[in-house]
Amino acid sequence: MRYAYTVAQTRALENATMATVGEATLMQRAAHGLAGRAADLLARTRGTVYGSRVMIVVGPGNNGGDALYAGQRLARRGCSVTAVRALGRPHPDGLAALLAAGGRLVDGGGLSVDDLAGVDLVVDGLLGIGGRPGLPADVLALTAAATVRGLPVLAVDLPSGVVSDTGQAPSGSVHATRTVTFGCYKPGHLIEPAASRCGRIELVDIGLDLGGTVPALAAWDPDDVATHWPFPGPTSDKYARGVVGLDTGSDAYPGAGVLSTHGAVYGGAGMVRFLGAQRSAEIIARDLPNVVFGDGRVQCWLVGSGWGERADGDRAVADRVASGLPLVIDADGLRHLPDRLPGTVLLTPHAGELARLLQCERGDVTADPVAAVRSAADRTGATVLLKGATQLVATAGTETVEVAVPGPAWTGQAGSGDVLGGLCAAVLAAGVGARTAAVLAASVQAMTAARFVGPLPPQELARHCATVIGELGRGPGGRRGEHR
Ligand SMILES: NC(=O)C1=CN([C@@H]2O[C@H](COP(=O)(O)OP(=O)(O)OC[C@H]3O[C@@H](n4cnc5c(N)ncnc54)[C@H](O)[C@@H]3O)[C@@H](O)[C@H]2O)[C@@H](O)CC1
Ligand SMILES: Nc1ncnc2c1ncn2[C@@H]1O[C@H](COP(=O)(O)OP(=O)(O)O)[C@@H](O)[C@H]1O
Ligand SMILES: [K+]
Repeated sequence: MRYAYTVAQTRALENATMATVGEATLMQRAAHGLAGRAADLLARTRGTVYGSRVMIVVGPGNNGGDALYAGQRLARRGCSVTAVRALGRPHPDGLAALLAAGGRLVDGGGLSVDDLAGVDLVVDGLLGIGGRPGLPADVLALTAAATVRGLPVLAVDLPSGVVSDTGQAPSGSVHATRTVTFGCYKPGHLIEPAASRCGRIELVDIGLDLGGTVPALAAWDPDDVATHWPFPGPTSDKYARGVVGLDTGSDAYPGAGVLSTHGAVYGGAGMVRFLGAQRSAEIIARDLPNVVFGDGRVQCWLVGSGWGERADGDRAVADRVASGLPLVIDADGLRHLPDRLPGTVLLTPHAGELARLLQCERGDVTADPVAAVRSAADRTGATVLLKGATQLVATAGTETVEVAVPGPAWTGQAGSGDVLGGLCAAVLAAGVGARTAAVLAASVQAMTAARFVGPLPPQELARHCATVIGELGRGPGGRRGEHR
């Protein structure tokens, strides 16, 4: 699990540490870690650190200060270090240290891309957590040219231009090969589109005490998924694995009923009971003979996928809420929400559906998805899974938002959401709480798309989910996860 902290939290944590060790010490720790990672990168790409040419692009704040002090260390190790003044006045003490170690300073204004010739590494020390969107055009041209030439670009703390708290990456943000961050991860490291601008991220310990601060985000990795997945134990029967009841699909959209059923079956439900559209039922009866039809025991409901317009939608949702069972409300079911829901109910909107729920524009959701998903959870009382390139889960009254394991964009296709609804229901039916179930299901779908890369239709990816879950169960985390 990786935890991320907002700019305000990071500054408070840094201030608390600086109160005991002093500001200069913190920056020296950051610079030490940064220089070490830069040297590793040079050793790997060039074979040697000594004699390397390093260009450091610096801005006016402490981010540039980190970069300049790291430059001082690299210069002492025999690198030829040039600092480019790209924005404002560089950190005075950091610059003095670099110059004293034999580095030089040039003005960014007069530079052209030809000045990148012979450079082995570009260090982006323009802006860190104090950055605002909008880099000058000449700075953008220089860093973009470095990326185009295939030069390694090492971002200090964050690729400049990205928004630390929201994960936005305005066009022209730096595209780093690697990012070295200090003390803690920031949301921008974990949320798309900024996350993809970071390259590999390395965390340098600068002695922050994270203990008393509730993180803004908790990002899961595959081992966490293996640890929490509800694998059946030796004596599990179908009811221990759980019965999923589905009211999904419509005569207009029968496929959604079929796909959500695939999600529940291949997500590991002990029994799947389909009570949705007749046209869906006919296909399911042919393709999935293990599915049952007609009333009977249910341990978790999934409603809404592929409903389209449904005159009795309010009643259909209200009845399932009244059952008190775990419940997933997807897609068109989200048009029929009561004012208040319990946290055991899981809503699975994409950005457009969440915008409708919050009565705002889709752009408002994508501009700050963490705030949007939190707000939806607080307003409805339910647990909310926001789908998209980054899948976020929020529960009312809980500050930390969970981030599912990411996967490739191949998942972004019609029908994937229906499968995901079924996966969520399968995990809920096994007795896992809504928040954890949502992260597990979203992660497994993404991990499956990563393991079977390509334009596979959602029903095929659903089948492969079973393979990925099986593989998770064989790993060390999986054995720990055996639950009954
Ligand atoms: N505070 C600390 O104790 C530590 C800070 N560290 C480093 O310091 C960074 C934060 O330092 P700062 O708070 O100085 O912030 P930054 O270094 O990110 O830069 C802030 C400065 O840039 C200007 N600026 C922001 N966006 C701009 C834009 N688009 N165009 C032009 N100018 C812009 C601001 O007006 C301000 O002067 C971290 O990201 C990290 O790299 C590390 O040294 C660790 C310790
Ligand atoms: N860029 C992306 N990268 C990875 N996964 C994505 C991306 N875009 C969408 N997804 C995932 O694809 C699925 C699409 O769901 P949804 O939009 O509800 O589709 P539908 O309703 O047509 O089934 C969700 O699981 C979502 O998280
Ligand atoms: K930076």
